[in-house]
Amino acid sequence: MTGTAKRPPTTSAGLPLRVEGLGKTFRSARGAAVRALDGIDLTIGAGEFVSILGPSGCGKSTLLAILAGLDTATDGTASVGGRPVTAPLVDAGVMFQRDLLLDWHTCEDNILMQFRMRGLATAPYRDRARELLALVGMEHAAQRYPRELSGGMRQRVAICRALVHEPPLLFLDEPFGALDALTRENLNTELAALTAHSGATVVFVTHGIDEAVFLGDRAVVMSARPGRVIADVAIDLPVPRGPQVRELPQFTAYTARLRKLLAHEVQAVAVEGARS
Ligand SMILES: Nc1ncnc2c1ncn2[C@@H]1O[C@H](COP(=O)(O)OP(=O)(O)OP(=O)(O)O)[C@@H](O)[C@H]1O
Repeated sequence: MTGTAKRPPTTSAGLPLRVEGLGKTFRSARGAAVRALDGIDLTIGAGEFVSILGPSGCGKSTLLAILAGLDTATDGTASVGGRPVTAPLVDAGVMFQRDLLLDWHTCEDNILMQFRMRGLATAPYRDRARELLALVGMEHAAQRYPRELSGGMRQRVAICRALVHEPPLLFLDEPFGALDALTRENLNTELAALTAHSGATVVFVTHGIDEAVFLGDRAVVMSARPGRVIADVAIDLPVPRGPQVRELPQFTAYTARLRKLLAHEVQAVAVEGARS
């Protein structure tokens, strides 16, 4: 079931990820146990792009947080490059639905924050920041402030910030969830090109079936809470992926298959909600 990475040669090596028997139980404010994840087994190869789909509340963000070392598992293990994840992975790139750009810094300085945070001089990386901005059509925005930009433009800057330090791992949690459909498709194309070039291993949480297929080497589908892996689908579509990929019959076949799997789980959430 597991696919192999079909990306072109890369400039830097991604790191493999492995999750075994992973589970997570939260305590609710009232003290009740909330089982968010259960028995997750997942192996992600170096340089693979894996999309994670699942109904709301099934534990996708929790899984991502554990992989990134921002939260801990209740049971099981997560490892990166063969080493257990025990602390936040400082070299990883992360991106969320909220772009978290700092409004009092220019776009270029927001991107260079990756180096400032690590106590490094920013001057040697200015060219790289500008190159990345140019790659996403934002060279004109280097000296502008995030508050002057649209949501799509801000997310383009956030992509540059996530990639500028050439991270071996990229964790993306619904980064385009708040954008209109066309902007989202354009950003998908740009992200596909950037991540193929960077060689990073990518874990991409999304509710968007189309973008999960468009971007992923694999699409992993999770069950309703507690989240388990119910399908792991290799996406065998040509690379590099451009907009024409969406016109292929195989693209439609993958999205239809995933929609069916998800519809079943979303219904399970609705039934559970009606009972409680
Ligand atoms: N800190 C916490 N304390 C208690 N429960 C939590 C906590 N964080 C998450 N949960 C619960 O764990 C479950 C999984 O949450 P999570 O945010 O990982 O789901 P998700 O699949 O990312 O959801 P969505 O798609 O809506 O963003 C949910 O039921 C959520 O309410």
